[in-house]
Amino acid sequence: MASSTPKIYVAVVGVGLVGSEFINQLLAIPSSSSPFHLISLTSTTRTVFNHTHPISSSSWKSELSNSADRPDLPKLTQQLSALVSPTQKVALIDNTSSEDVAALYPTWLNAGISVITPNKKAFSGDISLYEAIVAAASKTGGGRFLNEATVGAGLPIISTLKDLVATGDKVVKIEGVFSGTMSYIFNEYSTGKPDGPAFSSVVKIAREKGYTEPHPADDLNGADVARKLTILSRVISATSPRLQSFASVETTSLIPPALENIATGDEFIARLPEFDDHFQKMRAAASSDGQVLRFVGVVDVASGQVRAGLERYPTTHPFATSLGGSDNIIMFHTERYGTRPLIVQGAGAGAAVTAMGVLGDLLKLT
Ligand SMILES: NC(=O)C1=CN([C@@H]2O[C@H](COP(=O)(O)OP(=O)(O)OC[C@H]3O[C@@H](n4cnc5c(N)ncnc54)[C@H](OP(=O)(O)O)[C@@H]3O)[C@@H](O)[C@H]2O)C=CC1
Ligand SMILES: N[C@@H](CC=O)C(=O)O
Ligand code: NA
Repeated sequence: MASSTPKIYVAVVGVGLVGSEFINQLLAIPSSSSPFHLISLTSTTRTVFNHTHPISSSSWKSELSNSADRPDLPKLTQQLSALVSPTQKVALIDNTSSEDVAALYPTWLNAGISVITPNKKAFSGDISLYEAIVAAASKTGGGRFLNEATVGAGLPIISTLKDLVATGDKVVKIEGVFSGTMSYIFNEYSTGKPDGPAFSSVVKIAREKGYTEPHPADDLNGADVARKLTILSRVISATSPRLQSFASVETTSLIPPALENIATGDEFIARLPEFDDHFQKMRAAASSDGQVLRFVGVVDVASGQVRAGLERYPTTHPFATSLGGSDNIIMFHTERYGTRPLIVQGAGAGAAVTAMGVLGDLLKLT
């Protein structure tokens, strides 16, 4: 980076698992060579803003927790907008899963502030918000919108699909394992044997490893995969009439009705053991047929079908033999990749690989 080029001002909203790891990865870049100044942090209870004395690696947590200032996103919007100029770039990193924060993206983008996020709500929600974001990000002087980490964490899923579409390839079908949580759960739980660890114990570990959504129900009810499929569908066809929102995805929930409206993730995990027998029966039935259970998603462009659900595969299938940990495996079937699909595989959840995807997007601004 030329020394005369001003450093990019970075503001972070959300300092949870991914947010904290992102900050640590950002601040691990030596300040002498870093193209970024971290000038603001916002949690649900505190905020700091200081563009003259950027936040440093050793102090960020105490600086935030010791701040007397309460979060005020409208004020932050004014502060960041005032810094934007033809020579000064500003980026806001949304590391929350908040719909309220996502609703502010068009405001920030129209002010010339770039928005980078792993938050899936905006690009999978109401088509009006999606279109407002696309319009704001495409106008002259608008900020850039980058969301690679919304699908497959740091895996190059969205960038690969964008390149396929932009170079004129025709997508026929996208299929695979899109949830790191569900991949881990079924890689561990359904191995082809008729028994093994209790379902609830595997879900608990997935949460402890940081794979799940803030509320694990959003993984187990298929909503997280449905959101990802909607995001990909909209890359293929910007305002697909078939996909007004992720709610139109055919989704099979794994959540027993009695657990559908549990308020907190802790309560949900505490009650899940009540249904271990239910899941044991599913595992044993698949095993007796020489099969394993895998939670998969499909975008079938020809039929317009988009669905997320639990499927059975032979123990010899790649989904049974080649996945481990929180692996995602995404298969792009296109005209150019017709006989043999383009496949992207790797960890699809976890703080480090997600934060990498967010920081990788931020580096695209340099
Ligand atoms: N974990 C993973 O592997 C992946 C996660 N993602 C996405 O990354 C995002 C963050 O996930 P993760 O870090 O795991 O979740 P966490 O729950 O650990 O972090 C979310 C943070 O956002 C904070 N927050 C919520 N609303 C606001 C707000 N209005 N202002 C400021 N802070 C707010 C929460 O604060 P509080 O705790 O006080 O509510 C929490 O600290 C989600 O959108 C998730 O879908 C994407 C890919 C992979
Ligand atoms: N909870 C999600 C996080 C990444 O998108 C998953 O398990 O894939
Ligand atoms: Na990705």
